[in-house]
Amino acid sequence: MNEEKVLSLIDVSKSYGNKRVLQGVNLEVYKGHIIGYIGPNGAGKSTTVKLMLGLLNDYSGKVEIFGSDISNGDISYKKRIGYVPETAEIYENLTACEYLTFTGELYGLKSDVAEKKALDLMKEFNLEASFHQRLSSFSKGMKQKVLIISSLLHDPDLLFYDEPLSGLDANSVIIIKELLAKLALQGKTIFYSSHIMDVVEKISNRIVLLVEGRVVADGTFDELKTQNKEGSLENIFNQLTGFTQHAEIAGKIVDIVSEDSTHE
Ligand SMILES: Nc1ncnc2c1ncn2[C@@H]1O[C@H](COP(=O)(O)OP(=O)(O)OP(=O)(O)O)[C@@H](O)[C@H]1O
Repeated sequence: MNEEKVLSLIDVSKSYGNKRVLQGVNLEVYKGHIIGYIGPNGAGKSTTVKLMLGLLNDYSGKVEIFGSDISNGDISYKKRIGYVPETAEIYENLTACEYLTFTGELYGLKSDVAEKKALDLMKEFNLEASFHQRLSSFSKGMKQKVLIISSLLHDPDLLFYDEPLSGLDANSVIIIKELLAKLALQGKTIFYSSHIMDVVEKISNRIVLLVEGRVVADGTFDELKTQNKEGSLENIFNQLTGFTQHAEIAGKIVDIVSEDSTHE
């Protein structure tokens, strides 16, 4: 294959205490691809992302990004990465302008360049009027847009998006989907982790399903569909995770909620 490998995980395992949360993960991701990284709660998706970002040490196996082992002490690869975390610690006391200029500078942009780019991007997200307001006054969706802007300011080559659509309205979701497709066409690589199956199904060139720290499926949506004889990614997910008790569990929850519900 002539495609340029942007990241690879080779037999990567990670434990927290006695608990092995990644169990020999192998993965190769190529330039310009959008990888949908899915799996049940607790499967190890965020752990994989944090590990690739160099936020977690103490793993076994090898992680290579842009052709270099990330454990070699050279952290310059981080300047080429944009990250939207699942849950972000955002500096609420800063204004959007201050926050974005600060993060842009951390990625090596000049202050005035970062500020101008931030304002231009805020305008496109219809947030111009809030540019000088504190983030503490922002709604959840507005904060999410700021996080997305901060992941893009330095024009990174590789994006790690962990549930990036959280809190976004339907119009903004469409913008982000289009944006990701355009960035991929430009040669950016996107590692996209989410529980919103219909979005993953539509935007990903390849889908990787992680269950209990192991890759149990890896292929295009069409390949997964052929292999599993299921219609939607949601159905494939249900089948491959072996989960069929939806109605039974929902029924039990209703029973528990209505138990002893006589009010004083
Ligand atoms: N700092 C930590 N200390 C101990 N255990 C952890 C820690 N972080 C994660 N875990 C455990 O590792 C496992 C994988 O967690 P992770 O956050 O990677 O899952 P996930 O696939 O991203 O889940 P979700 O879909 O719920 O976000 C879980 O069992 C979790 O309890």
